[in-house]
Amino acid sequence: METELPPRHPEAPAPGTELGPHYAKCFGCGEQPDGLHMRMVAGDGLYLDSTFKVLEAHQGAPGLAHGGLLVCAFDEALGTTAGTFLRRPAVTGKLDTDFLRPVPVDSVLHIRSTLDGVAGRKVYVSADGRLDGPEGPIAVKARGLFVTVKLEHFAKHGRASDIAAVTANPSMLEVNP
Ligand SMILES: CCCCCCCCCCCCCCCC(=O)SCCNC(=O)CCNC(=O)[C@H](O)C(C)(C)COP(=O)(O)OP(=O)(O)OC[C@H]1O[C@@H](n2cnc3c(N)ncnc32)[C@H](O)[C@@H]1OP(=O)(O)O
Repeated sequence: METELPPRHPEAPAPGTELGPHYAKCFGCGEQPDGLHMRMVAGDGLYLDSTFKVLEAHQGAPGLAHGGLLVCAFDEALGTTAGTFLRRPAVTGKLDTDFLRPVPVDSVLHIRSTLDGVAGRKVYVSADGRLDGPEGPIAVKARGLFVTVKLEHFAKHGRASDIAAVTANPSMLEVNP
């Protein structure tokens, strides 16, 4: 199947809009105490600009970010990129990451994530993470394949108590404006 560049969904947030968390309990963008607390702003094309400040709890080696948590930040940025510009939820199928430089605690990773194309339900996305500024050196690069799913995917597979909680309080699922 051929890959196409989709149009920006007409209901995608306007360029410059800061996105709210897609789920209050999300480790990447929600309110988890040791979560990544990522902030994301819609770009004027098919891209998002995100920031992730590396905190004490995110260490893998002394003073350095854990690689798995860096992958988490990219998973979040790439999944949100797919979901925001297509206005459909998409889950990670595959995620490739290149670690080019160590990322110290207290640094801020600036991630630009771009929707590169779609082929049926497959969504191709990629991102660069730069250290301490949008023009800083690239520390991490990632490419992902996400697969769009219906909302039933979450209802079918999610833990029943959490599904019940969001059903009772849909504002927990404040999907990006
Ligand atoms: C309402 C509006 C909202 C708007 C705003 C939303 C914002 C929303 C933000 C969310 C932000 C989340 C950020 C964190 C994102 C996670 O962390 S998601 C959690 C981690 N991922 C998962 O749990 C996924 C687990 N895997 C699965 O559930 C299933 O394997 C999948 C991925 C749904 C695919 O299963 P399926 O539906 O049966 O589809 P299937 O036919 O197998 O695959 C479809 C196509 O994808 C391909 N594919 C699937 N997996 C792979 C793979 N690993 N490698 C290569 N190709 C693959 C297949 O080959 C197939 O290709 P074609 O045949 O069409 O060419």
